[in-house]
Amino acid sequence: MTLDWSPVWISLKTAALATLIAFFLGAIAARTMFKYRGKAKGLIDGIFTAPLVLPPTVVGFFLLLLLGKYGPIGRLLRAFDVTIIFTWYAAVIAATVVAFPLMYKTALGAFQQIDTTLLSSARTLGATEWQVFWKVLLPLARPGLIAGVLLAFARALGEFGATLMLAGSIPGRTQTIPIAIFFAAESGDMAEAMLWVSVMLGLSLTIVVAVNYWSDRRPEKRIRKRAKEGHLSLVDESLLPWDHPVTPLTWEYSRTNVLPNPIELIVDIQKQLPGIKINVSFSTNQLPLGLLGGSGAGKSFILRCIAGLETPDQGCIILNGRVLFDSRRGINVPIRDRRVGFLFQNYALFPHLTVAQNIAFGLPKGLSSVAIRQRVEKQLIAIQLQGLGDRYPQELSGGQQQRVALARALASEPDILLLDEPFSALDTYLRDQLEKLLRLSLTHFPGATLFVSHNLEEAYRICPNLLILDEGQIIAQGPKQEIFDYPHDFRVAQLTGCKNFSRTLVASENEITALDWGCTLKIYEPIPPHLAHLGIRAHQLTFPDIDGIKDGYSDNIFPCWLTSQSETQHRTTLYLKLNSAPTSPFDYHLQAEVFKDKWNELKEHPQPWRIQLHPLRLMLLQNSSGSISLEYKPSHSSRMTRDDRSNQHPS
Ligand SMILES: Nc1ncnc2c1ncn2[C@@H]1O[C@H](COP(=O)(O)OP(=O)(O)OP(=O)(O)O)[C@@H](O)[C@H]1O
Repeated sequence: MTLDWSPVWISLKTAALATLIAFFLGAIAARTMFKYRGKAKGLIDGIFTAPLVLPPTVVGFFLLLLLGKYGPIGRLLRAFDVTIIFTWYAAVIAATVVAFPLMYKTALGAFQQIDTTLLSSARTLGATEWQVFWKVLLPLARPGLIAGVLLAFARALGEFGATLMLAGSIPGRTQTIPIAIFFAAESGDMAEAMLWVSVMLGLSLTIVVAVNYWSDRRPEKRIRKRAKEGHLSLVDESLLPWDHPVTPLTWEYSRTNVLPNPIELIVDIQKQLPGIKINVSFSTNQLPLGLLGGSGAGKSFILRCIAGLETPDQGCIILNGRVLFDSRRGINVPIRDRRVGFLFQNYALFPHLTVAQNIAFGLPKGLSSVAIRQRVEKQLIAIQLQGLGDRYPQELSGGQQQRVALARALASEPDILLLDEPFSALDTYLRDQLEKLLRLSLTHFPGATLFVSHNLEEAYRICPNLLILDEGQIIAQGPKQEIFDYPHDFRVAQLTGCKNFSRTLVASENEITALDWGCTLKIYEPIPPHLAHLGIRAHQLTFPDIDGIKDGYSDNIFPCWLTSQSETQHRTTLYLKLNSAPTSPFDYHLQAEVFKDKWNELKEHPQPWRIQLHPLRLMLLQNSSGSISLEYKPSHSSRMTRDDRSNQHPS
C-alpha cells in the first residue's frame, strides 16, 4: 500500500500560516502591552497567555463553542454560507491560537530588554510611532522575535488536541502529522507511526538549524568577519594624534521657516513626582545655558519635558514662539514634531544601524538619496570619521560614538540642543576633545542649548549662563561669573563647589563672627538681613607671606596650622586650623587649594603660617529655605567628605 504523504504538506502549510499570523498578532499585541500602563494590564496579559497554560483540549472546546454551528461566530459565518469547523482553516485557527502566546510572550520579553533611551532617541529624531516600531523596536528585538517564531512554529507543528477537536482527522484535508501518528499508533501500525515520528523529527531539526543560520546574519556576524579579515581594529583614541585641528560640526537647514532671531525658550512647568515636586520657570536665548544641581535635583527631567519625553502636570513650554506644551490650552506637541536634538549620556546610537545610517536617521524627511549621502559624508568629515560610515557603533570607541551622536542630533536640524551629561562616560582625554568639538560647534549653532553636567568646570567653560537647581526648584540663574562670584545662597555656593562655610553671628555693622572658624571677620559689603553663613572658596584663600597683601587690604589675616594635606597632579588641598594647633587629623577649619609650586614654597615656611580670608572674597550667604541648613554639619573637628578626599572639584 502506498503511503499518503498529505499529513506532511498539511502540517507544514498549517504551521507556516499559523506562525505567520501569530507573528504579526503576537508582535502587535506585545508592542501594545509594552506601552500600555493601564489597570487592566494583568488581566489582558492573562487572557493573551491563557492558551499556553490551558490544556489543548480546553482551548479546542472554547474554539468549538465560538466557531461551532451554534457558536456566535459560527452562526454569523453560516449567514454567509461559510463553515469553519472540520476544514483546514479550523486547523490553522487552532494552531494559531496555541502558537500566539509563545510569540506574544517572547516578543514582549524582547521589547522589554531594549534600552528605552534608544526609543526616546528615535522619537526626538523625528520618527513616528510606527517608524519607531518598525525601524528600531523590531530590529533590536530580532533575536527574541526569532526565538518566538521558532517556538510558535514548533508549537503549531506539534498541535494535536485543539486541532483534533476543531478540525477533526480528515485524511488529505485536516489530518496533520501529530494526528496521523496518533491514529497509526492506535490502530497498531507502529511502523507507520515511527515513520511519521521520524519525519517530524527531521522537519523540526531542519527548521531550527535553518532559522539559526539565517538569524546569525546580523551586524555581529559582519563585525566578526571584518575583524577576522583584519579590516577592523577598534580604535583606541587615546593613542591617536588628536593634534589635528578640531573642526566644528556644520549643518544646513532644509526647512523654509528658518530660526527666528532672537532665539527664545520659555519654560514654566510643574510636576509632582514621587518624593519631589518639579517647579521651574526660566527662559533662555541662544547662549548655552548650563543646568547644575545635586543628584536628583530634576535636571534631566526638565530636558525630558522640553523634548516631550515626559509630560508636566501644569505649565507651558514655548520655543521660538511655538507652543510645545500648554496645559491650559491642552497643547502637547508630539516628540517628533518638537525639533529637539537630544544627546544622551550613553550615546543612544542604534546598534543595528551603521554610523552612516545612524546619522541619516536624523536627517529631515524628503531628502533625495544623493542629498542624504552628501550630508552624511559632510558630517562624517566634520567628526573626523570619514571612511568609517559603514561601521557599526560597537566598532567605534566611546569618544567616536558620542561624536556620531552629536553629528546625528545636529543633522536633524533641531531648534534646540538638549545635552544630558554627554561626556560623563568618557575618560578625561576624550572628554576634553569632545568638549572642544562641542564648544566650537555651538558657536555656529543657531538654536538654543541646554547643557546638564555634574562637572562644574566643564559647565563653566561651555555655558555663559547657569541655572542652579535644588530639589526641583531654581535657586539661582544668571551669568556664570555672577553665580560663581556672588552666590548669595548657601546651597548655590555649595552646588557651585564652595567648600568652606561657617555659621555666623553679626558682631557689628561691618564685622561678623564666623562661629565655625572661631574668628571675627571684617566685612566690606552691607550685611544682608537674613544672613545665615559665610563662605569662601578654597582657591581664594591666600597666604600673605607668599602671595603678599592683595589690593592693600590687610584685614582678616590669621595664624594657621596645617592639619593634613592631599594632592592631585597639579594641586594640593590643605586642611588648615586657625589660631591654634590641631589636635587630630580631622581638626580643621578651612580647605585651601594651591598649585604645586606654591605648596612647595609654603612647606618651607615654619608654622604657623599666615592666611588671609580676603574681605572681598567672603560670600555672605542666606539660606534658600530661610533656616540654617541641616545638611551642613560644621564643627571644629569638621569631617572630611568623600569629595574632599578624592579632590575632584578644586574650587
Ligand atoms: N518619570 C518619572 N517618574 C517618577 N519619578 C521620576 C521620573 N523621572 C524622574 N523622576 C525622579 O525625579 C527626580 C529627578 O530626576 P532627574 O533624573 O531629573 O534628576 P537629575 O537632577 O538629572 O539627577 P542626576 O544628576 O543624578 O541625573 C529623581 O528623584 C527621579 O527619581
